[in-house]
Amino acid sequence: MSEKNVIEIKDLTLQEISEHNTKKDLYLILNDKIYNCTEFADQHPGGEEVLLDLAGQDCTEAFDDVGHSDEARETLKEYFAGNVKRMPGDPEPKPKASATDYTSSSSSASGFGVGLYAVILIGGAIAYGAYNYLQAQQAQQQ
Ligand code: HEM
Repeated sequence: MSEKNVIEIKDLTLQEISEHNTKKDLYLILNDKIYNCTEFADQHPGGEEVLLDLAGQDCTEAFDDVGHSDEARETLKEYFAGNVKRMPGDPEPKPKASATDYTSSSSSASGFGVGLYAVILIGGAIAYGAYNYLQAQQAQQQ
């Protein structure tokens, strides 16, 4: 009776997870990990409806958008049920809200990096052309 519900840890594909989408069998994906929230749903302070809406799906964005507390993140650990088995052709995992910031800043940084390379390459090509041109002019003068 007092024993805690033991969750079986098992890696599943997105397809398999999507089948756990009912009140009696409710899996959620967060940061590429599977959480069995069947027992937790009716204790969720945000209500079970929101969890049911996202049952069997990736709720990383929704979870981050709410700005859940560290305590909520701790709670998650209790319901860990495995990792997502990525199959070829599966959509990319949703980025964490905090990671998104890095991605957007690093992508703009990498954009700048590409631009910088282009400037160096074009600049080099112009300098090379000018050098050849001057060489040819000098050869003509001699
Ligand atoms: C297994 C995953 C989840 C866990 C463990 C969890 C846990 C919690 C906890 C502990 C709170 C209380 C406030 C806090 O400590 O941050 C909370 C609030 C809330 N949660 Fe979740 N949550 C989960 C998933 C979700 C998802 C997917 C949504 C979808 C939108 C959601 C929406 C909310 C909302 C709206 C509140 C605010 C309730 C209020 O302040 O009235 N939660 N959740």
